[in-house]
Amino acid sequence: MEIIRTSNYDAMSKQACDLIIETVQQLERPVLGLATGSTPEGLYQQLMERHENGDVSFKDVKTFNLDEYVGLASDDPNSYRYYMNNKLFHHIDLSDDQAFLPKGDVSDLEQECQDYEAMIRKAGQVDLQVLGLGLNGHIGFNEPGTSFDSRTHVVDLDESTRKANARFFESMDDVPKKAITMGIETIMESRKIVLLVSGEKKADAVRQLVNGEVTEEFPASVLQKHENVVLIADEGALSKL
Ligand SMILES: N[C@@H]1[C@@H](O)[C@H](O)[C@@H](COP(=O)(O)O)O[C@@H]1O
Repeated sequence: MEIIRTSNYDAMSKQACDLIIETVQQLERPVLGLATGSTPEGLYQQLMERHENGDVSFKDVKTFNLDEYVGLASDDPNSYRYYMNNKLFHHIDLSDDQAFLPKGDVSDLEQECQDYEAMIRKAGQVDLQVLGLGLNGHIGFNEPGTSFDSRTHVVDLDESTRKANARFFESMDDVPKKAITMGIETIMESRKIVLLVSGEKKADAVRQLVNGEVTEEFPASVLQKHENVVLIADEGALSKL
């Protein structure tokens, strides 16, 4: 695992932005895997700015997000579709039919999981996947105990994850209990993975990710087995290595 140490959050976001632009410019039909949460917000801001400056076009890009809450419609301000539209998609030259997220408000969730897998395959797999890191080691919404063989699936969210994400909702009761997420095996099929981590509160998780045992009890540890992972993290996140 390559580790890029940055002085702060903005520098982390800039490094990630440069990597994504490089990928988009190198490939004919780039497929990006994208993440939500607070961590990639700076990256999306930088991508928007670079697009505005004419440095990058997304016209041949396809994107697949990692996950979506079950039960939230795409126009719900807490859905990940809304987040992506608002923070990136609607500010760049990427139309809705180039940008995919699992749909959390369909009646047949199992079918949706299979369809999502099929769409990723049809697009030719993810070239570069952006990941954030949950405090408990989750990637996407793959909570501790998820099989490393998992494909896109419906998950019950950990109480700790619901609490960590409650800041975006009016009350804890409003935080969904389920989500659809790409599985660990799905994520591991990406050709390159860029993991972004910022802040001291993730330092223990980063230590476990880099130096700990590879175990399903800490999902992100599986990344030690991927041949092309770049961890871009700031001083705080790397403070316990
Ligand atoms: N499902 C998302 C993940 O994709 C994200 O990477 C993680 C960390 O979030 P944050 O970046 O806000 O710390 O938790 C969320 O629950």
